[in-house]
Amino acid sequence: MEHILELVHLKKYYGQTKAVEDVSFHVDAGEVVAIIGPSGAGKSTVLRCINRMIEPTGGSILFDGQDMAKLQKEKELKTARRKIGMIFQSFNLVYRLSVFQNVLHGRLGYMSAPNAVMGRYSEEDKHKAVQLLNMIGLKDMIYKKAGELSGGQKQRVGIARALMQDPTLLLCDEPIASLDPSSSRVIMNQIQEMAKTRNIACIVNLHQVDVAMAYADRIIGIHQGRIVFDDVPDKLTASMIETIYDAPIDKLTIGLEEGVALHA
Ligand SMILES: Nc1ncnc2c1ncn2[C@@H]1O[C@H](COP(=O)(O)OP(=O)(O)OP(=O)(O)O)[C@@H](O)[C@H]1O
Repeated sequence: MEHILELVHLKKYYGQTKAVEDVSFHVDAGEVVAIIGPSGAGKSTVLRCINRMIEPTGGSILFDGQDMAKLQKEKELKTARRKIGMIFQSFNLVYRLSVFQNVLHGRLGYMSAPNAVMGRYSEEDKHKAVQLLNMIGLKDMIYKKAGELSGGQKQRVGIARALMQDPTLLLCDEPIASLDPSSSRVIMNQIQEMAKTRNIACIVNLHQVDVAMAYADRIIGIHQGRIVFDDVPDKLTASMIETIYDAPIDKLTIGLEEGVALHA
């Protein structure tokens, strides 16, 4: 089976700083892959190189039959990015606009420049936005300003906006870092369900090892820009966690809850 995404020897240097060094992995349809690692390990850089929010220094990003790293023209990049949804830690909504308008923004990549500027969405898009808001339980808030929502609700709008793109790949950059444990579970459940029911490949950067173990099909551990672990959650041992985080396990805060179950 062809992978939805395949990174081959991805590199990103900032001057002398080797943020990402020789990262290769793949993600399949319907698979949830969590990337874990300490602060500064390179998780965000890997994720943002995939859709070229950050320009990679080297390597290939094979997605949808082409190498994203090689796309030069803005139009080609825009077309490729349509199928890549993104969910951010800080939600990245337009707070003065309604929930509905924020969700509709997911269609901008499919629209002509004049229609996008004028906000001329098709009836089909509007219908789809309502359906998605219904699905994520926010239909009653459709005309509320996005800035008036709770953190968990904002992130649900972020998910609906990403789904408006009909993505085959979803990049989630620390989607629960600003949320309490209960909202975090709601969001991770939705991401997992979306991957499974819509067959979307999801990459999720996480700080919480217990969340990665609970929700991911596969975990990738990054240390100083290099992959040191890529396997199923059951294979993630306590000693491997110490390697990834370069610290003794009792000194690490690695979960939403106390008493995280780890494999010795
Ligand atoms: N714009 C930049 N200019 C210079 N160095 C950068 C830049 N962005 C990131 N870096 C460096 O690249 C490395 C990887 O950063 P990155 O943000 O990808 O890590 P991370 O694992 O996502 O960290 P966190 O969990 O804190 O978000 C770090 O050493 C960081 O200081």
